[in-house]
Amino acid sequence: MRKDELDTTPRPHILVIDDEPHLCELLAYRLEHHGYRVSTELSARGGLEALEQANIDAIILDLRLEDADGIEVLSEVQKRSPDLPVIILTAHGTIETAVLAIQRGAYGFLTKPFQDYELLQKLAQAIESGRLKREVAGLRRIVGDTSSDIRLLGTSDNIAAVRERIARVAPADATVLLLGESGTGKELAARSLHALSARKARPFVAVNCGALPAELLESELFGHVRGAFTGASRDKDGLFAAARGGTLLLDEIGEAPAPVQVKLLRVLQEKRFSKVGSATEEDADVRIVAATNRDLRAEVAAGRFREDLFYRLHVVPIVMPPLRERTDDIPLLAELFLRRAAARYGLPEPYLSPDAMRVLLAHSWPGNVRELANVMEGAILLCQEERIRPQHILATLATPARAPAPLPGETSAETSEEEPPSGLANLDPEAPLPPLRAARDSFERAYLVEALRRASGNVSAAAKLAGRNRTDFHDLLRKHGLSGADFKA
Ligand SMILES: Nc1ncnc2c1ncn2[C@@H]1O[C@H](COP(=O)(O)OP(=O)(O)OP(=O)(O)O)[C@@H](O)[C@H]1O
Repeated sequence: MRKDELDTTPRPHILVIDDEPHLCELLAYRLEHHGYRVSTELSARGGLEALEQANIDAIILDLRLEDADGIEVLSEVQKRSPDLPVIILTAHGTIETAVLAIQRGAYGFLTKPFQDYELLQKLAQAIESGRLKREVAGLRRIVGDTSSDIRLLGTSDNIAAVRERIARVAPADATVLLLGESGTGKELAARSLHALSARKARPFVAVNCGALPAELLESELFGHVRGAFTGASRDKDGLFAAARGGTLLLDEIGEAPAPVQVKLLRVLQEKRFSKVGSATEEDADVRIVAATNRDLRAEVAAGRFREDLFYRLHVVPIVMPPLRERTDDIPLLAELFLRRAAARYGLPEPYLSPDAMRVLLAHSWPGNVRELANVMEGAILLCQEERIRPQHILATLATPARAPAPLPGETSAETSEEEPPSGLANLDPEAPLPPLRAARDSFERAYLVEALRRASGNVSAAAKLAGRNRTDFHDLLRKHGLSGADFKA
């Protein structure tokens, strides 16, 4: 196992399991160049041992190993670390095995030879997905009752109007199109629709239409019959069958490949579908909910999205308001996420100082409710005292806060009671330490924010300040969901 014991920089740790030494070397070289920490193992046994010893963020696994079947290794990894994302490496002509791996829970696959950008993109997505899975799993454990997970919380008129619309359309079987920026709660809205419908006892299934190439997505959605393509050795049901009687969320519908758009149009028109490679039609007894953060009309105008499919989906559109348009909800949501994060980490629940609340209210929340949840989690880890101050918030904010306004009924004297925000993590030597990885991530993010702020959003200048090349710096920004544009003027 290659180890880099002296390295303490906050880099995601990738484990590569592949029996080709040359490929291992190459992957390690490429990934390290892009800021990852890499361990390589040539055997399944070594890989599983490495998993026990190190804190791994993602695995790149070749399905053909000398000492084991890759699918078995995948199962073993999942038994040990169910939320750890695994990217499968396949050779041409083994797509069936890759599909099987994805059905068994692999995050995605890459066909050799692959381009650097494909690998880097997939890896960044896989790491983020692992993080979210852990977050969701944490929430489930705490909340226990999943019904309270699916409520769209908030008292603002905007969110109340969305809840009312959902309640009104849920009992009907009409197709619903959820529109809104990332993190505004589209998936949560889809779950609410399902829970309030007559289909609630049946499955709710979500699929990301932008994550798979067309053929694989088709097979995922509709299933396939034996012999439908090379390696299809038996019949397989798809997600339309899995969601039978329930609700199917077609997430990121704006990114669905053109051939899949054609097939979906047919299902919406005829309520019937057939498996890939089969002429036999089956009933599509599912309620379709689609979601996108893209401007679908613009996608239609640009010729990237079928107009006829757009109209079929646009039966009941529901627009999820961005958080900056419902700031009334910020205090309630902030408290909720603080409570959940405190419970997840077994920490006492701090309260939000008025100045910290002012910072929350002044922020523009480009990442919406998801960003607020992440910021509250970061703040609680940095805080280590009984109240959350502005610097705990500022250190975890992805984009700079605007100048905070006084809270209603407060005098400006109360503002001066707080220390000036430092913008960087400030660890108290007396308090218990947060987990290293969380502290590193928070610091890295705060550092990037500060660099972008000083460079007024000019990425090249910020990269220079940070002593990194532009590509690496871009990767870091992507990892933290940051954009130079948010820091301009
Ligand atoms: N009104 C709300 N009340 C409570 N939690 C919310 C609310 N809105 C969003 N969330 C939480 O915020 C996070 C992001 O929500 P969700 O995944 O539904 O957003 P999305 O719009 O589907 O995002 P994306 O477009 O990136 O997929 C989730 O953890 C969700 O539970």
